[in-house]
Amino acid sequence: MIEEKKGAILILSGPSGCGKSTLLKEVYKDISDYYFSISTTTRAPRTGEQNGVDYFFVTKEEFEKDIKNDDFLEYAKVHDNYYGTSLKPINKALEEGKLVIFDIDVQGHEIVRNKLDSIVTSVFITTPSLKVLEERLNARNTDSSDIIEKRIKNAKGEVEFFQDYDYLIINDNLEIAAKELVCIANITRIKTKLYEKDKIISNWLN
Ligand SMILES: Nc1ncnc2c1ncn2[C@@H]1O[C@H](COP(=O)(O)OP(=O)(O)OP(=O)(O)O)[C@@H](O)[C@H]1O
Ligand SMILES: Nc1nc2c(ncn2[C@@H]2O[C@H](COP(=O)(O)O)[C@@H](O)[C@H]2O)c(=O)[nH]1
Repeated sequence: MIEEKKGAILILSGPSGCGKSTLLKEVYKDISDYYFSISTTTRAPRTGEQNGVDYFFVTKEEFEKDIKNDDFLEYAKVHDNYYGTSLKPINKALEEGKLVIFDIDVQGHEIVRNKLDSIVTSVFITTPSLKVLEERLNARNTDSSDIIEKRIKNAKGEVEFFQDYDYLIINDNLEIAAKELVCIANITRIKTKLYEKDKIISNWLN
């Protein structure tokens, strides 16, 4: 178990195309003092994606070297590519008291929840239906039909994991879903007061 930190963790998971990145962009307008965990991946960048902003894009060899060096807090194979979270920046952000936001899959959620001793809140995001998910993936127009097919197939398995999460957001109306996520982010931050419970009790008694 890694030592307890002052910050808190907010994990977002959900099938590809449910709107995690879109929702986060909305939420960032209304929260502060957060740190988004930029993952490392062997997936090829989509048009418009920037190295070091959306992901750190690396080769399979580079990723495997990071695994050997024990650099990852967690990593997983998702839709045939490797994705991983580097531990160092997460520890730094937690020490600084930040709300650390992860966009990771259901395997990563399980690991982070059990490995870090910080306050963790998890949110599963989905669409109102599989049909809507398929429409969004097609409309996004960033992936080939083979890749979309694979992601739809995997979504059917991923959705069953929503019960392992603290909250479920059905991203139908973007504005409503973003408001729900802002509430959850705020509650997660408020929970960090619990780190100080000994200090609070002793101040209260004196
Ligand atoms: N509430 C919404 N209503 C309609 N369209 C939406 C909504 N939320 C997101 N979208 C659209 O759905 C598509 C997928 O969204 P986004 O890329 O944010 O999904 P994602 O969950 O981050 O996907 P991935 O895991 O593949 O990165 C985008 O084209 C986005 O504009
Ligand atoms: N376990 C991890 N999963 C991750 C990480 N970074 C992203 N992801 C998840 O992968 C899929 C696909 O993402 P995409 O950008 O290719 O559409 C999605 O579910 C992400 O949440 C990670 O570091 N670890």
